Amino acid sequence: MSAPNSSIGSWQSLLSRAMDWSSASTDLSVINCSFALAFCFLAYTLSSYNTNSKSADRVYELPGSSLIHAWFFFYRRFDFIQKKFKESGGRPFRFKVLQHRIIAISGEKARQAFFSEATLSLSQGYRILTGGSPDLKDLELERISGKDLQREVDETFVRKILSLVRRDRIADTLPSLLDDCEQLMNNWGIEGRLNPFEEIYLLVFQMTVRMATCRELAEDKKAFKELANQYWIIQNCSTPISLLFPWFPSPMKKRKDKATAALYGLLYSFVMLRRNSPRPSTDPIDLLIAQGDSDENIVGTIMGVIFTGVINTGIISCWTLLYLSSNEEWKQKAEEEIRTMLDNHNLSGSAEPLHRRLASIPLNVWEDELPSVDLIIRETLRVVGAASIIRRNVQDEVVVDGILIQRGDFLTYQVADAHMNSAIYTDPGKFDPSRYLEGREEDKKETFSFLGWGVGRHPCAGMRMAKLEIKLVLSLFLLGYEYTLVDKSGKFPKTLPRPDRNDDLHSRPLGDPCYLQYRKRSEEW
Ligand code: HEM
Repeated sequence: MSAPNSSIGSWQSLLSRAMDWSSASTDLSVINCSFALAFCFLAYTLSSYNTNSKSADRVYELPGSSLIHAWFFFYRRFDFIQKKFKESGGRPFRFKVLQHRIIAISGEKARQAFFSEATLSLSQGYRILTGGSPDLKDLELERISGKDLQREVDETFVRKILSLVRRDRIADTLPSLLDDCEQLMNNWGIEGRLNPFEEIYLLVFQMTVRMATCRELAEDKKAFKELANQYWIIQNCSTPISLLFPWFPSPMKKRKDKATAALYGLLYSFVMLRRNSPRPSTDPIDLLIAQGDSDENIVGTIMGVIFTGVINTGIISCWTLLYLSSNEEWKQKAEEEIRTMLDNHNLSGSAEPLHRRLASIPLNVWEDELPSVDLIIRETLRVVGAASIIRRNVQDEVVVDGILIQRGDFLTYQVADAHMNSAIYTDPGKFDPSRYLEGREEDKKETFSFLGWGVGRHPCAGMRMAKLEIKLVLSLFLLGYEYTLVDKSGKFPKTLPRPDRNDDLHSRPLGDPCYLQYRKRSEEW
């Protein structure tokens, strides 16, 4: 996801946190450690220059300090991986991030194995990106217990997510999602300028809270604001230092711990509220209570959905609007398609406001009758999604594309290797949804050429919910407003926005911020 500094990229860090929380191992515990220890650790890592450069296999060993590699891996991962592939002449390469060994791979065969191999763990992989610092001891524990504990945690978490985003649940919640968006959009007034990475995110945040918690929280403006505040503090405190040295008691780390505790406490209070309610509802918290989950696990699952959902769906919603703002042909197609859907299926009277008319359209119509919008979302995912996906070998040695991967090793695959590959996609940097149409079908050229929703063993569990949310935002915005892309001086920008591939969390545009200048349309049509 930051999946793709990109959506998959952001997704990585968020899902990982979700996994931690879902297994009730929140990062609330502050590890007490002295500066002396920090210096010892630093000295150790600085001294660990790679000594294994005479490897017999075809993997290039990166020369240099593991601390420097670690720094660039956390700080500018996209550039680091790209640059090192150039240095290795396109060969897979190996380096260390502190005590962990990471192997970067590329190409179709490697990609196929990476996404299909059962011994490569997704959640163990992502933990390294969020300061979870997985330890070989974790793997030993699993071996001793005789079963694959990590996979059990993963599967339980995915099952819980799937139970929350069931088709019937989404269909029932659809009108409330549109009401939520309408309320927030009313604050925009008749015309103005908005930063999509703030205002559109907020719409997605509100919808995600509705989909993952309960009516009381989704409709409590004060609690919602508090939730959003703490969430952003946690996100903004995830600096390379805090990820590299998660035990280091920096001010950022303390802020993050405080915000995590506050977020946890807030969600916990709503779990209690629902648990003590005499009348169970069909809201997600009640659903999890009915499944017999402990309070801690319920909070963990909710945090998982919020952290996984908001960033990725937010990023893709923003970029879809940005790309359409400079592509009149596809903007028109999307508008016409949504309007036709509205004309054909709107059950409520035409005097109703737009969001009510959209709310009366059945879920299957949203899913099946917007083919151009589907292509637009797919192309946005491809262009924005370029970050590195991580796995860890949690079982015995395994061979991936001819490379021996030891137990405990990490593997990384950069999504750009497929999404920005000119042998697969013509002019890959160009936003062009028609590349998927019959006759071209560029995404079918190689195995797993399109990775936007995950492939192989770990397809995205929240895709249905995410796609619908993006379509709701697009419909409300395209039909409700006229809009143009502007820079801070109010003019159409000289260069079109491009995602910052090293902004793992948000995929914001490179350079100056850009805005959407909007004017509300009359609802007469
Ligand atoms: C536009 C929004 C989203 C995008 C682009 C996206 C993308 C992805 C990708 C690329 C993967 C595979 C990652 C890998 O192979 O390492 C994935 C997996 C996953 N996603 Fe999403 N995702 C989105 C929204 C969501 C939402 C809203 C949820 C939760 C409700 C969610 C839950 C998950 C889970 C649980 C997995 C792991 C599945 C497994 O391990 O089997 N995603 N997603």
